[in-house]
Amino acid sequence: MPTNTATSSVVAKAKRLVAKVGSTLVTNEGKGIDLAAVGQWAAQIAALHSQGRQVVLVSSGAIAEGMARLGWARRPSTMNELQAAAAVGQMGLAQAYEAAFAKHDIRTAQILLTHEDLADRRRYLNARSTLYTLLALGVVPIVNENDTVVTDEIRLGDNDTLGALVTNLIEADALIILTDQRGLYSADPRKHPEARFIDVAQAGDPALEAMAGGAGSGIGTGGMITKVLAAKRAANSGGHTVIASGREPDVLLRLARGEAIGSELRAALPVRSARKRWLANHLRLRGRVTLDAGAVRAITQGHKSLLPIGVIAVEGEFERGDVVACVDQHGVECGRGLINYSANDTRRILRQPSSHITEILGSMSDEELMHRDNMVFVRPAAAARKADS
Ligand SMILES: Nc1ncnc2c1ncn2[C@@H]1O[C@H](COP(=O)(O)OP(=O)(O)O)[C@@H](O)[C@H]1O
Ligand SMILES: N[C@@H](CCC(=O)OP(=O)(O)O)C(=O)O
Repeated sequence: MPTNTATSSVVAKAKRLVAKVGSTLVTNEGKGIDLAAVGQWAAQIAALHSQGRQVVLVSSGAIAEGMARLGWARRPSTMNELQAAAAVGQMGLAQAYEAAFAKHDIRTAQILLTHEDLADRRRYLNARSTLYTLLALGVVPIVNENDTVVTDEIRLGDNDTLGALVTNLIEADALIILTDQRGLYSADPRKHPEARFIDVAQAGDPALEAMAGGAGSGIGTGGMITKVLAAKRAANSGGHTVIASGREPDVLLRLARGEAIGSELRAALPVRSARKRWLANHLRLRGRVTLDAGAVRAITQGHKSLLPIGVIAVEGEFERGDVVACVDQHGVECGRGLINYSANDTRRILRQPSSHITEILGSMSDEELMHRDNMVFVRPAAAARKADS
């Protein structure tokens, strides 16, 4: 069995793991589900289970497998055809994983998620409890995006992002992204064979995004950039990411033994509470409020609640409880949070002291527009600098 001498504790110490396998690997570059590979991942995950670790598998490949089953040589361009292919292919994925894990006496569960499931706090909490329950039962959840119900505007589109969101959701210690390359290189190795291999880096380092700029294999959708961004997102909950080759024999087991394989993108950020992480991870916001310079300073430097008096403009249509961005007068986001008033009511009370809310609206639910406990502050230094200028 291959080994190398370099060691790493990132996966070795992990009790809860998310492993993500891309379309290229799962479907053997689009030829159809690679049953041998699926069998090897199942055997490795079974071994990790026996070590007392919990594993969630995020698997792509529904569209590629659907295309293979339908005899389509070219990826369709319409959303309906992609959704039809995903619906056909997801059956193949479910069958393959169920059969492979059954050989190790392990049950699997299919979890199909959409962005909306993770954006709505109640649905997010439901998804989290279901996953925790499955893990406690010793089941391996197999996650994919619910491609058949999502539209272009709201689909995540790549499962690297989904893998990171699941890592945050269940507070996994590590996210292992298996792909068709050894890991991250300083440039796309398909076009630049001289590119340098990156063995360790800090998740969120902007230099990595420049390295990973190119598109993917043509079968997968994300390429390397979505993997690098996924590592940055996973780091929000303290999750370390390893990007490694899924063709490396026993890759999951060797990582768990402490072998340094692939590119390790380490989390270094201070870990936020689960609620604040959920806010920070929101991909699409319902609207935004523009703050005057004093309000920007109050929220970014003083970490104060946002009061209506500091708001000078409102964009979008939102309801009480929606997640809304706070921007400065240059349009730079300086925070976001759960808003206590609808867009219409916010328009009526902006620039007003909170003591006038009852008179204007007929009643007052809260004196703050956003409470500091329900806010996260984005790029405080940059936002505050601009507010001062
Ligand atoms: N800096 C880079 N390092 C490694 N691979 C890169 C880089 N930039 C782009 N790529 C491309 O990203 C591809 C992997 O992404 P993708 O095809 O979406 O895989 P998956 O289906 O596993 O998600 C690689 O085959 C490679 O061509
Ligand atoms: N949900 C899609 C996955 C999208 C996709 O191609 O992702 P990836 O291969 O991880 O870049 C599917 O199952 O086909």
